[in-house]
Amino acid sequence: MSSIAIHPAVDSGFRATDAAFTGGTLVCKCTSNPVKVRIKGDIAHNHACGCTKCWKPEGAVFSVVAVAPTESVEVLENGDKLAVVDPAALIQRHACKQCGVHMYGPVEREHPFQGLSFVHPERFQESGWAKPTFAAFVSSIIESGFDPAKMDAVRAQLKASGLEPYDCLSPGLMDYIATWTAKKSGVLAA
Ligand SMILES: N[C@@H](CCC(=O)N[C@@H](CSCO)C(=O)NCC(=O)O)C(=O)O
Ligand SMILES: [Zn+2]
Ligand SMILES: [Zn+2]
Repeated sequence: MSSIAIHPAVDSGFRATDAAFTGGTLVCKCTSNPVKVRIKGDIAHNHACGCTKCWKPEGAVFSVVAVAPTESVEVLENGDKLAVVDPAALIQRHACKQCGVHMYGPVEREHPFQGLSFVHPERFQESGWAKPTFAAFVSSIIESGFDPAKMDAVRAQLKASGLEPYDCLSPGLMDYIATWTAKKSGVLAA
């Protein structure tokens, strides 16, 4: 029995991953004139994120967030309701001004994630998207007011749900970022 509301998609057990999933349409929470964003293709690096910046559903301590190539992202309907949450941030999170859901967040500046957009797959109207495989920025939930004394319990629950907890990104992604940085500085051959 889960005692901490990690995220509905995690706490209720993952929906089966469909290897044939080829994208779908993200829909915000508005009951009228919802924002619709098409993702043409599968998502990658799906993870739970504890940072303060990612959109979380009501009551959840973590977000569930993945990436897709920005060239695969197309705003279909009601794009006039979108606004960038923090123009200074690396991830340009485009949120619905009415319901608050972050619909897509492209990384446009020079960075290892340039060309990728962060999306919340739970907003797909379709099922079958790849399940989250790790938990990132776990310690950051404290910055949103989570009780620091319960961090052992959070990490234990994440592990029990199959999500290895990390306080930054996964080792694979951190290595990827560091490799990009080393090649850019010339320390490693490009
Ligand atoms: N402690 C901070 C961390 C915020 C943070 O660095 N978030 C990460 C992960 S977001 C999805 O994985 C990040 O890359 N942010 C870049 C950005 O937000 O533009 C906090 O909790 O606020
Ligand atoms: Zn909305
Ligand atoms: Zn985040």
